[in-house]
Amino acid sequence: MAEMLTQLGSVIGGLVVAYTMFQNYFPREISRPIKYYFKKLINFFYPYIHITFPEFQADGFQRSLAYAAIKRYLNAHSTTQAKHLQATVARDTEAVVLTMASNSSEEVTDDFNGIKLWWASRETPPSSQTISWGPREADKRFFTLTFHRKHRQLICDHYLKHVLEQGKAITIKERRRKLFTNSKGNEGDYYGRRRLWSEVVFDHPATFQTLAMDPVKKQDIIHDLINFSESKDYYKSVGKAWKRGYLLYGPPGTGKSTMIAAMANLLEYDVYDLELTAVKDNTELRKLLIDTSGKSIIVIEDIDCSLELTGQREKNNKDGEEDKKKDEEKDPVKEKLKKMEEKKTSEVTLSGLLNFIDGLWSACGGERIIVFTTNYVEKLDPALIRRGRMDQHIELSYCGFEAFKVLAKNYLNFEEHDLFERIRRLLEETKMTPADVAENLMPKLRGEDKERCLMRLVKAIEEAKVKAEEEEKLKTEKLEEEKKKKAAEEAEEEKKKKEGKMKENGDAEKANDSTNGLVKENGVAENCA
Ligand SMILES: Nc1ncnc2c1ncn2[C@@H]1O[C@H](COP(=O)(O)OP(=O)(O)OP(=O)(O)O)[C@@H](O)[C@H]1O
Ligand SMILES: [Mg+2]
Repeated sequence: MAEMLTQLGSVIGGLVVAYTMFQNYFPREISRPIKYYFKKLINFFYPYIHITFPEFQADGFQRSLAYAAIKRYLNAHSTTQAKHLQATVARDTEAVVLTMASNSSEEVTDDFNGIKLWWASRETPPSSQTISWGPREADKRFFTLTFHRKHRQLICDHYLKHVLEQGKAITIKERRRKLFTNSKGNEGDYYGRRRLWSEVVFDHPATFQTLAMDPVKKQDIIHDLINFSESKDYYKSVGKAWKRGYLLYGPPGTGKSTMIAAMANLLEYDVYDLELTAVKDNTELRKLLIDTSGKSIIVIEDIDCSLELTGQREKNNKDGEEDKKKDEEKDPVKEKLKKMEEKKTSEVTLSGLLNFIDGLWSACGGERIIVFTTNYVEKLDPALIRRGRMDQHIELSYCGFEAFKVLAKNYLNFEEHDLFERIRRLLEETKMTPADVAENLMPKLRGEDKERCLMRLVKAIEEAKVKAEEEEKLKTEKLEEEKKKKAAEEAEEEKKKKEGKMKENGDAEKANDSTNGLVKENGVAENCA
């Protein structure tokens, strides 16, 4: 062994001496081409291929998506294989991410269809003290992939695609979902670029399980959503953009916003809450659309009060509107809508919005759900909600018995109770929103008796019933009164008309009489003559 080491040492020593002599005694003009061809010769026999994936793209500012995806993909392998690991908390998750440490001469092996590959994480050492606006030299990290050249085709065509897809899927699974919103005065970021969307972590607890509505209808919606999210190839095969529109309509407090949160939680999508009144014009609307990511729900709440989308019809109905005004003043919801309408300054047009949902731009990104909510579906332009734009029209209505059972289970953990039958009958006769039912079921004090909560609900529905009956009675009385008033007015008018006619007739008769008298007088005079 010692002899072998001595021999190896002398061989290496000989090579170093030979290389120094080569450097010193061969002129540069000769040594350069020799080196070049020597490298080529080595490359010719060297059987491996290396691919590098730098952390930053060529511009030096933007992080490479491939690097991020590979990092996530390698996590699983590195935690089991590598001995030097780096722990970081990813920006959009709370989880600790373990990656193999850069420059640790550590390699992680991977297996793809029986082919062995090696991944390593490297770092470029800082070459000199330079001032750079980009990332520091030492921060220039990259991954290298090494594999045998005979597998080149398979690796380039399939393995890399597989790694990127897996990495992206892990990123999506691990990320914290976001709730984005646009606003008028969005300030620029650090580099002065204006950000179209501002975001917060989306943490809404609503799920379809806690959503109170008819169970059959609920299952249909869940199936529809899941089917959509798994139909990428189907949409491609039928030549349709991978998006779906849902119109949620119904009175306030029936769970429209809650359902959007449940949708986002079911599909693990981000939510983009689009405030249309803050969008300057159609161009900005398009920019906002392009700036959304895939796997997202774009929401426009209260679409009927967001824009002058009903302008044409409203103008035609102007006369009828005067009559409605008095009722609206008393209705707080309508007052709210009126105030919102007054604030409208957006130049977004109906055609701009139609293009947003269904135009050429709507196809970029893919896997998007667009949701409109409204309290007044009849106010919307039919073009806006036709199938293809809003594929599913879902009505969320007053609380039925099935919906109540879900709320009773959620809030009180009651599946059965003696009072249920009474509540069923009361709910059939009374209109009460799930929001009101939920509010009554919720214990007001810590540890409040559940029976008491249920009784409170019964009382509330009974009161609502009495109130509704009284209102109905008042309404009928008012209608009767108005009818009577109208009849009296009509009778008065008729009377006036008749009197007018009679007066006219009387005057005419008088005039006739006087002309007849004159004729008579003239006749007498003539006869005398
Ligand atoms: N169907 C429902 N299932 C469970 N909870 C509901 C349901 N509807 C309403 N709620 C409760 O009532 C509250 C208000 O509901 P939500 O905001 O979803 O109503 P909405 O239909 O969006 O009303 P609006 O038209 O005024 O926007 C929610 O916080 C939720 O707790
Ligand atoms: Mg809402």
